[in-house]
Amino acid sequence: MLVNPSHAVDPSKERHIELLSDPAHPVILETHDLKVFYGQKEALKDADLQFNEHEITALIGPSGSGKSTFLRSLNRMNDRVAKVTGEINYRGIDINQPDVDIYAMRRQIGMVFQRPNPFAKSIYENIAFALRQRGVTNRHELDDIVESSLKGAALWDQVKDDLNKSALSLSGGQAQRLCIARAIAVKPDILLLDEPASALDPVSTSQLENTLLELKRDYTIIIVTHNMQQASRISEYTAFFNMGRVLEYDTTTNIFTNPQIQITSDYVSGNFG
Ligand SMILES: Nc1ncnc2c1ncn2[C@@H]1O[C@H](COP(=O)(O)OP(=O)(O)OP(=O)(O)O)[C@@H](O)[C@H]1O
Repeated sequence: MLVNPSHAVDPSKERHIELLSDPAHPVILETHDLKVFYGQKEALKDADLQFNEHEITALIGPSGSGKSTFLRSLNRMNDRVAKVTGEINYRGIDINQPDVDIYAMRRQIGMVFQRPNPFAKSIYENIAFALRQRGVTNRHELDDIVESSLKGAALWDQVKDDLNKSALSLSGGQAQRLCIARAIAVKPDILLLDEPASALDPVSTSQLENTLLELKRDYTIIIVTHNMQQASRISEYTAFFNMGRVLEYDTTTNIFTNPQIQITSDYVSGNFG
């Protein structure tokens, strides 16, 4: 457990670990001094985080603490509404530079939102549409990718006979898994998920969590969640946000069983926030 004091405003109040170099799970994405301003308001302050390949990291913290702001900055979703400064290094390239091709970058760093947002098209077209836009036109290839994406999102068995049905007929949990299928169809490296289970019932939530645990074999996953059990069930690492700062970052086990900062302890035990 190492403290990274370089950017700490108050070292007694922040604690970050540096991920150990692990050839099986190298760092794929890291932020340095990431700040986000909405007008004058600094909603994210000097966030320094690292994410390992093929692991799940949970972002937790009270409402308004900056989790979504951080997550959305990782694939430049805040560009139009905020000023984002600092580095976002993706495989060694700072993707927070003006000359970065945002659409190409988002093929590598995909996002799934809080509310399932399938298009008003068939289940098949929800996936094929994005692929066609990216130049895949061969019907067999489209069929294959639609099938493998739906399998990857653990939805294939439920919809394989209904691919031409409207995606709007799916349940909330199925629709969210369709959105995950749509995101993975273009084979991103990293999946960003912003409270993907907040609108789901416990059964759908459990299915979604199992899907994420399967997906981490192929993808690096960063997930915002308010559900502490969910964070502890699925993530290897957890970052605790409060008032725009990452106050503590460690293995999920340490964050939940041995937090070093009182406010983290209060939060994960439900006494605050
Ligand atoms: N588009 C925006 N314009 C102005 N302020 C914003 C915008 N989005 C977020 N904020 C503000 O930035 C701060 C951080 O918000 P953010 O949504 O990142 O928090 P959060 O931790 O994800 O909250 P929640 O758990 O409620 O989703 C809040 O004070 C919020 O009001």
